[in-house]
Amino acid sequence: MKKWIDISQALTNDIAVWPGDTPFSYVVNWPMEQSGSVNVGKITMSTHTGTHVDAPFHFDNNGKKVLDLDINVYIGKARVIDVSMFEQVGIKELENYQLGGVSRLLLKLSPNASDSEFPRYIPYIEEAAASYLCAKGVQLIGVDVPSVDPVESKELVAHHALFAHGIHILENLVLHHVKEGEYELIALPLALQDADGSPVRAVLREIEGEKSDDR
Ligand SMILES: Nc1ccccc1C(=O)C[C@H](N)C(=O)O
Ligand SMILES: [Zn+2]
Ligand SMILES: [Zn+2]
Repeated sequence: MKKWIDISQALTNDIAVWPGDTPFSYVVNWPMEQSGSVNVGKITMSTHTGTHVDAPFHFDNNGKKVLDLDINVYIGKARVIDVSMFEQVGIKELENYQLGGVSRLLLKLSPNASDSEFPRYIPYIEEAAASYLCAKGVQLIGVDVPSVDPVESKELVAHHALFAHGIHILENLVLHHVKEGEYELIALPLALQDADGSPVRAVLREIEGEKSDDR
């Protein structure tokens, strides 16, 4: 069996955050010299830093919180496709792929995404893609950029449309070392009761013997 590979951004003190959002920081807040026995750290971060899931409460005051999310969505078979040749991903672009029966879809949108620099421009998902993907059976969409909507968007139409169609959102994946194909995915959010989002450790394992390029 193939090995699990990491598709998460490393949470370092210089990781890129959404413009204006809380910088990430990890410090040893209670060092061994003071506690007498152990180092104890303290993390300060936005819930949307690094590889993370969005809960609907992020963009809807009445939306589900992280602890209400179905964990089954974040574990299981996933398809990785390369859509980095497109500036936005809508039905026309998705029609180039065979997505029937795909329940988790990870999109390679940005081949040169960097963990330490917030992108100036990001490709985005079109609103109409939501119903198209829902009809294919997709429950989770993952992207290697900080948002499924354009950075300057206030309406967040793709976020709303995706969740309205039962499609959960995973952002800031690292996929440049991953080729198109069939994988198993684990990307569990923390059990954060009231939260609008949660960091995840996202990992993939290739499923051998499945055709990877069936475009
Ligand atoms: N942190 C922010 C601060 C202000 C405005 C948007 C964001 C976001 O995080 C949006 C992005 N779509 C996200 O879910 O990560
Ligand atoms: Zn987010
Ligand atoms: Zn988002």
